[in-house]
Amino acid sequence: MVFNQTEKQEISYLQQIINRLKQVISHTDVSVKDHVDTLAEYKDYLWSNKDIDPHEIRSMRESILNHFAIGESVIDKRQRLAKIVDIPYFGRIDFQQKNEDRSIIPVYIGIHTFHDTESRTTLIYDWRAPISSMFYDYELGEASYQSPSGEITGKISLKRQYRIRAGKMEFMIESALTVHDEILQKELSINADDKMKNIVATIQREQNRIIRNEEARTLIIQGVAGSGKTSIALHRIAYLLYAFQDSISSKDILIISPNKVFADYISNILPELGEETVPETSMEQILFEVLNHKYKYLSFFEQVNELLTKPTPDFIKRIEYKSSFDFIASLDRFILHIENHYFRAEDVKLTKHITVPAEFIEEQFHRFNRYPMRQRFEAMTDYILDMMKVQYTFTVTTAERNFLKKEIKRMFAGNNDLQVYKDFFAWMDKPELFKMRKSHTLEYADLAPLAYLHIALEGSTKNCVKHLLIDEMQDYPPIQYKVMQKLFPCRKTVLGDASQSVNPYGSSTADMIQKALVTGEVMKLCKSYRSTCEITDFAQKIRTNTDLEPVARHGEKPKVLQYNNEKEELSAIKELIATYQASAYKSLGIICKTELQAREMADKLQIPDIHFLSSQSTAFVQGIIITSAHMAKGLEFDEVIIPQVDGKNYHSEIDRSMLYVATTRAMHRLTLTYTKNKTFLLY
Ligand SMILES: Nc1ncnc2c1ncn2[C@@H]1O[C@H](COP(=O)(O)OP(=O)(O)OP(=O)(O)O)[C@@H](O)[C@H]1O
Repeated sequence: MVFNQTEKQEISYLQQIINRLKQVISHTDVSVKDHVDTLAEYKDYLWSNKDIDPHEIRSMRESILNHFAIGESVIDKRQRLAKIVDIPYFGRIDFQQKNEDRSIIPVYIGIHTFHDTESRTTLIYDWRAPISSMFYDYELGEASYQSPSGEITGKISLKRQYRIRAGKMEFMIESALTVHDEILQKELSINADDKMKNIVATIQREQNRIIRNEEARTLIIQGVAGSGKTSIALHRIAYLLYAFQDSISSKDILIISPNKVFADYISNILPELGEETVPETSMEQILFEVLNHKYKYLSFFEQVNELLTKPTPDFIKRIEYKSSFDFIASLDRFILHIENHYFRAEDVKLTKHITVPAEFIEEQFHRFNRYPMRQRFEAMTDYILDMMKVQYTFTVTTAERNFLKKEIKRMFAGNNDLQVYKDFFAWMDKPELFKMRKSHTLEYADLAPLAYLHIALEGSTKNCVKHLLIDEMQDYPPIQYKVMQKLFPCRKTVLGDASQSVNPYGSSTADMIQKALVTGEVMKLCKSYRSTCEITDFAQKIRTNTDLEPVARHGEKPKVLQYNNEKEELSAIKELIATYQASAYKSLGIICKTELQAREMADKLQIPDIHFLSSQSTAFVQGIIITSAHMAKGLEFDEVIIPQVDGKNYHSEIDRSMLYVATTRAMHRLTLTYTKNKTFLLY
């Protein structure tokens, strides 16, 4: 007999579970109140009995801490339960273990485990529990999963998916009956939110493999546009927090994201999955910190903007060179050169009678080569003085010690990062490849090599990051990965799409990243979920990606509309906006090539409720957004309008990248407009 066979039974079971959940929640309320009351009693007792003996105070202190900890864990449990009352579960498999006399267990799967202590049964399994993996990996029939005690094999005799909202079952689907995944189709046709959605109910097999990969120390995910890379990476973090809860917590994770808007857009996934948000930063911020916030520099946005608006061959050459592996090899050779030639020892007259000979000092510089160069001075001073003490039996004053250390430091010609970096180009006989911009501003491409040199000379401070997540991996050149590897020798998940680079002269493919990090397992995601087939086909014509396989979902064909002049184009865009406003869509992205064009367009449109997103913005908002292709990367909209796709505006390979990024942001509807002649990129 099948447990809860009919839909009617399932509906009444759902109600039963919700009632039980509510009951437990109200018990935990009482329990929390008890703990609060007890803590208050302790406090009163301590206040009114000031002269209690220290033993009693100590034991009370322990009891208070104990009560506090239990109270906190009860609150934590309560929060988790409150979260799942609306959607207790989304799937079920009935599993019977092989070679065991056990009966079939119905495994209901939700965001969190719900273990009923009274009946001692697990009513809901966390989607991350080992047994739940079968829900994603298998259809009916033979199945297996990895339990802590080894592989468990058996048979799945039933598989169901539910759509439950606000505690009500909207529908349920018997997996064996569906030809293709109806629930996935329904999820994909839903309108875009101002925050990324969690996808626990519809994670696909190829995605599940990535989420649950525990072996790879560095996992590099190359995924086509809209393949769920970012979603999967965040679900992977939630999974790792669950699977390794004794050794890793959210504060041990660091996300490197391209900008604040993107960070805001993805910020709700982990809380939705019941985990705390994890620290987030940007590549620029990290490099800037390594360099002690010392330099002014052109930001990555400014670099991309300059490449889009006034690229010069020299600028491109500088970026390309600093993104090559040859450059890294040369830097490494130069670091060796510093080691061998930058320390020029001299005799130091320590006292009237004692001189430390140059050769002896030089010898010590190389003796301590396990330390970064600038960190050797202290150890060298101590060692030299110890040796001298043995030989001459004298005591040194602090002043003499400091003097010796200062002299040793002075003998090293590599105390200034920037000077050393400039020396490198002279040493390479390529001085033209370094250019300081107006008012002592460095180019963005110089930031990482300078940080690399700094770390080689000075070392880096320890951090407690246990898992590093790098999104939009294609935009970071190899030298940046070299720096990250030095700073974060921990596990990593690195993800991106080589086809979506906005940094074409300095981008990295998965293979290059693997080479730079000297490790890494590459996994691919080829199915694209975001856009309709029509939009995906259109984008494929701009940049073909043979790996890409669209999910079968259909919609309107993208439109490319021609106008006689700018004024007509502008009023057409206004009409398109009005059509959007009258539709059920929730988000519209108007994506221009550059930030300046987006700003001008926003001014010209003069439409209230339109939000202009600049590289300085910090939050994503729902509704109508106008922004640059660079800023739009990683985001998605129900509808996208791309204005000014004329031949003058879009004409180069970097423009192609921008156009590709912009088109792949659209989920359901896409329109492009231009005046006079269309860009050749659209043929
Ligand atoms: N298994 C899935 N179930 C439901 N929706 C999914 C699934 N996988 C991906 N999606 C949806 O596809 C869209 C794209 O996901 P996401 O932004 O994570 O992809 P991406 O590969 O990082 O995209 P891009 O590189 O183009 O910015 C999102 O709306 C996401 O919810």
